[in-house]
Amino acid sequence: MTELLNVAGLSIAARVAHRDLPLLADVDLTIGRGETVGVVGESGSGKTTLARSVVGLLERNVRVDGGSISLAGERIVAPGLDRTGRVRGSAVGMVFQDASRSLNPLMKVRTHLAEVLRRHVRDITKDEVERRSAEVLEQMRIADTGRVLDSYPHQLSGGLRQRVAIGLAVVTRPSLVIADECTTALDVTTQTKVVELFRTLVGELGIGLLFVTHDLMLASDLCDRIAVMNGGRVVEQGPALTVLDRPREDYTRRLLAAIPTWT
Ligand SMILES: Nc1ncnc2c1ncn2[C@@H]1O[C@H](COP(=O)(O)OP(=O)(O)OP(=O)(O)O)[C@@H](O)[C@H]1O
Repeated sequence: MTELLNVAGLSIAARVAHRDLPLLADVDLTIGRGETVGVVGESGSGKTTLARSVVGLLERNVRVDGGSISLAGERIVAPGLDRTGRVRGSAVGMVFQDASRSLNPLMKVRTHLAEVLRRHVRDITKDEVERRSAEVLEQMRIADTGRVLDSYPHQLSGGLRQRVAIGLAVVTRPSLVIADECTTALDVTTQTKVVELFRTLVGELGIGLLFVTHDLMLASDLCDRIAVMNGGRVVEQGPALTVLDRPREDYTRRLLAAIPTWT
C-alpha cells in the first residue's frame, strides 16, 4: 500500500503558566492510500491534538517539539516548520464533531460548496462549480440534491448536515480526510449510516482516513488499523481485529472492559 501520511516521533507541548506541558510524546502513525486508521483513547489522551497537528490547527500556546509529519512524501510539520496551510482543506479534508460548527448558518449549502471549490480549485468555472457541487452530494448518497443545495444548515436534519459537512471535506478531492469524533453527536442509526458512508467513500475515492473516536467498537467496525492512545502516547497499534481480540496492553483491555456489551 502506498504510504500517504507518516507521523514520525511526533512530540508536542503546550506552554501553560511558563511551563511546558507535554501533550504528545514520540507518536508514530502511518496511513496508506485507501486505508482507514482509527485513533482511540479516553478523553484527554491526545487524539484531537494529533488530528489537529496534521492540519496545523493547534492552539497558539502549543508547539511541535520533535519529530515530523509528512504527506505523500512531503514534510509538512516539524519543529519550526509548518507547511500545513498548503494542504489544509485541499489535499487534506476535515470533518469535526459538530457539523453545525463547520457549516455557516447564514450560508446555503450551494454557496458553501461554491466557496470551498473557488478557494481551492484555481480557475474553476461556474458550470464546473455547479456540476461538482451536485456530484459530491450524490456521492454523499443525498437523494434530493436540488433541495439540499438550496437549504440553509438549520433546514436539514442532523444526519443530513453531517453528510453535507463530509461533502465539503471531500469536494476538493483530498487524498486524506481527518474525521474527529464526527459521529459522536449523532443517534446510533444515523451514526451507522455515516460510518457506512465513510466506508464507501474510502473504497470509491481511495482516500486515506484518520478516524478519531473514543468508541473502540465503532473504530473496529470501520477501521483497518487502530492506534490506541493514552497520556499523549500511542500505547498499542495494529490491525483492528487483533487489537480487539488480542490486546497487548492493559490499557486497551481496560477500554474494552468498559464497553458494556463486550464479553
Ligand atoms: N492548548 C492547550 N493548552 C493546554 N493544554 C491543552 C491544550 N490543548 C489540549 N490540552 C490538553 O491536552 C490533553 C489532550 O487533549 P486532546 O483534546 O488532544 O485529547 P482528546 O483525546 O482528543 O480528548 P477529547 O476526547 O476530550 O477531545 C488534555 O489534557 C487537554 O486538556
